[in-house]
Amino acid sequence: MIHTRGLTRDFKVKKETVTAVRGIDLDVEAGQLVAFLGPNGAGKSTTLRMLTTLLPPTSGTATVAGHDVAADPRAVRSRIGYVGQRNGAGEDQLVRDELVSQGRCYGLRPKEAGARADELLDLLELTPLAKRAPGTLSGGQRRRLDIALGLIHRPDLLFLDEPSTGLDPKSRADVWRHILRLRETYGTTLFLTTHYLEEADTMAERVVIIDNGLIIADGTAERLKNDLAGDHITVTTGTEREAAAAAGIGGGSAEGTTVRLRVAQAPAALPDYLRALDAAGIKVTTAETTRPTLDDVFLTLTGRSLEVDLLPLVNEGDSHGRP
Ligand SMILES: Nc1ncnc2c1ncn2[C@@H]1O[C@H](COP(=O)(O)OP(=O)(O)OP(=O)(O)O)[C@@H](O)[C@H]1O
Repeated sequence: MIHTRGLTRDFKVKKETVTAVRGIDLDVEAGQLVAFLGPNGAGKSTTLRMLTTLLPPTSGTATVAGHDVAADPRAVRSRIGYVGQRNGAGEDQLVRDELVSQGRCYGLRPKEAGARADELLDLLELTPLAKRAPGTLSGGQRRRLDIALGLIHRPDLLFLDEPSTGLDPKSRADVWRHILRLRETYGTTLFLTTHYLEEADTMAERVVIIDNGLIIADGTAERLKNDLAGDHITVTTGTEREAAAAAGIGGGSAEGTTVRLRVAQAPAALPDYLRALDAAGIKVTTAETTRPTLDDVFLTLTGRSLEVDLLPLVNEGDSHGRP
């Protein structure tokens, strides 16, 4: 559904060239749900803009929904939907009319556009709100309307730019429920960016991490966490000397009286480790196991935390100060 080879985009800033995306090779098969993650300025929006034909690549190729983005952008646009960060609906029309107008823009006949609008209102549980003005909807309801607008022409592939940013936890969960439902109903391929690592972890079947214009990790969240971060055992000991000795036994590191070690399966490895510490006469005061997060994966790969970098820039525009 998405195939890129050496996809690159440069920007000229005064006399300098900023390479926002540096030769990305990416293959997304039909029906996949891919979360595209990266810190601010990593190249997510630039990639998305190239894949959705809003920005021509400087070099490389991208085939999206069977068409080349540079040679046949119109054909790409007819096969994809795009739900941006800003609201897609205007204020002049009621919810259902907004959907019908959007359908007409895509060339649907009036009857067809009406039927499709009703189908989407039903799927996204917006039917009771059909006669409301978009401005009167809650944040979560509005986001669902945006998703409906992106689906009006039955796209094979839907791009969603931070679909849950700015919503309260309940509305976020609700938007996700609908995203998963539309995938189940239509088999739509979904490619989305999110600032919430936990969402990417639990909802997406594939996580692609971009940093500094390059893809640095690509796989299921489970595989990335196992391969690149691993489980951890953390124990605290009575004294710093004991901690240093405990770190030596487990091959970990000690900081003060805290010892941390990376293991393959922490819950299974912990009893053996505790027995070894006991045999060495080391008194353990606390012990816990932790599963890695996607942030740990990013930390392992780059030495930086993604979570700190990924603070949503709500109401502040994006990294280029765009409103
Ligand atoms: N129009 C532009 N002119 C100059 N530089 C740009 C332009 N658009 C993007 N860049 C630069 O390209 C790099 C990647 O930006 P991009 O917006 O793709 O990152 P991002 O991962 O989407 O970040 P964010 O999470 O903050 O939206 C950044 O260094 C950015 O400053």
